[in-house]
Amino acid sequence: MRRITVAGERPYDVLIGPGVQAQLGLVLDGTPRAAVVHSRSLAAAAGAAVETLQQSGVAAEAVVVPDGEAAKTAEVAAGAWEEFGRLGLTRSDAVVGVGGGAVTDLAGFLAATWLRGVRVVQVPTSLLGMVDAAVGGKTGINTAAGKNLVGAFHPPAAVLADTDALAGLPEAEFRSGLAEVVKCGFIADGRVLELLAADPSGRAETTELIARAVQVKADAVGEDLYDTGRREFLNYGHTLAHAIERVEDFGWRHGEAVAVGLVFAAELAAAAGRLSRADADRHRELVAAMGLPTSYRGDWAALQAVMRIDKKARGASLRFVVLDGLGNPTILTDPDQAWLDAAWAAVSGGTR
Ligand SMILES: NC(=O)c1ccc[n+]([C@@H]2O[C@H](COP(=O)([O-])OP(=O)(O)OC[C@H]3O[C@@H](n4cnc5c(N)ncnc54)[C@H](O)[C@@H]3O)[C@@H](O)[C@H]2O)c1
Ligand SMILES: O=C(O)C(=O)C[C@@H](O)[C@H](O)[C@H](O)COP(=O)(O)O
Ligand SMILES: [Zn+2]
Repeated sequence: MRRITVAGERPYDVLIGPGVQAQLGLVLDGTPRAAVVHSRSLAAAAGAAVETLQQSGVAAEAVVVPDGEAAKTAEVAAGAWEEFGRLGLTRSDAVVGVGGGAVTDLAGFLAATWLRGVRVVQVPTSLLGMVDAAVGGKTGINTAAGKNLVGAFHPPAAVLADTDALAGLPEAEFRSGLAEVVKCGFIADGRVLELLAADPSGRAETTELIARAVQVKADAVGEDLYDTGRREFLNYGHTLAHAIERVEDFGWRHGEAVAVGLVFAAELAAAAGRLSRADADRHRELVAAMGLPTSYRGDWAALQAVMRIDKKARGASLRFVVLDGLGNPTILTDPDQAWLDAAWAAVSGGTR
């Protein structure tokens, strides 16, 4: 088992390895009641969580929500708050999120808002949830205007990344999670790039890759929970990615949109003279080798309009995370339109 501690006002552990979900009883020992939020597709894992908690004396009950992005809506949140009221969830109690990143984002948001904040323990079951979504305390839901536009910073009390769960995860979802892993390689950890170049499937060294990605995230959020500095670099590739997700009505996998966004950001940095052609090409080649999309055809004007309500935007300024060389992220404010158009041309040429 690997343990990574995330620093902050209330430090917490991320446990990674087979069987770590069984630690749930220990983590919530002495908690009177817990609401286990999950979708139907994760009923077995959630049922095991409920059972473990009950064996530890926690009155645990399941709260079922829709699967995937359909969970991240104001209507679903309102329904879950009703359930919490029915269960009599108080401030001594806790929420447990069992599922992919969409369900852990929702569960975290519910915990942040119920009674103005109760504890949440995240049990991510997708690779993307393990390496990214369940860690760091960004919680939220989508709105008609865009991705994750309503939410709160609410760090979990613990994260149990049980790698046994990955056995049932569809291959496309696993690949989607790898997009956030390679992102960590580009912004901070060259060893991740080496491991993925050697085995683009990510299957040979999965636990090592998870631990390295979680460490990159822990280093950033431990220093900057509220996304005012270093944490923004975790948004590498996300400005275009979130716009794609929005214009596609959240029908694209997050990691697939991030994959295109990474190639776009590299092309933008190359156009701005910050990243070498070889390093930009390395983005495209590695992402493609991993079986992730490197191109997207869509309405450029519509995408640019949506990018303007990205959370990194300030007033009229568009801000992008770009690399000043591999492993050296920085913010590029209001890039020349010609650079944006060049990056768009570079990603809109092929097929998905
Ligand atoms: N809060 C953050 O910091 C953060 C970071 C990255 C991504 N996110 C968010 O996470 C979401 C994406 O997460 P995701 O990629 O996990 O997608 P997801 O939550 O939509 O899950 C994808 C699919 O995989 C299924 N699934 C999950 N675990 C499974 C398992 N073990 N076996 C079988 N099926 C399983 C789910 O039921 C779902 O159908 C997006 O909403 C994104 O915005 C948040
Ligand atoms: O944790 C962060 O900070 C990130 O930017 C990680 C991203 O991978 C993640 O998709 C996050 O939810 C995006 O945050 P947002 O603030 O741009 O919605
Ligand atoms: Zn992301």
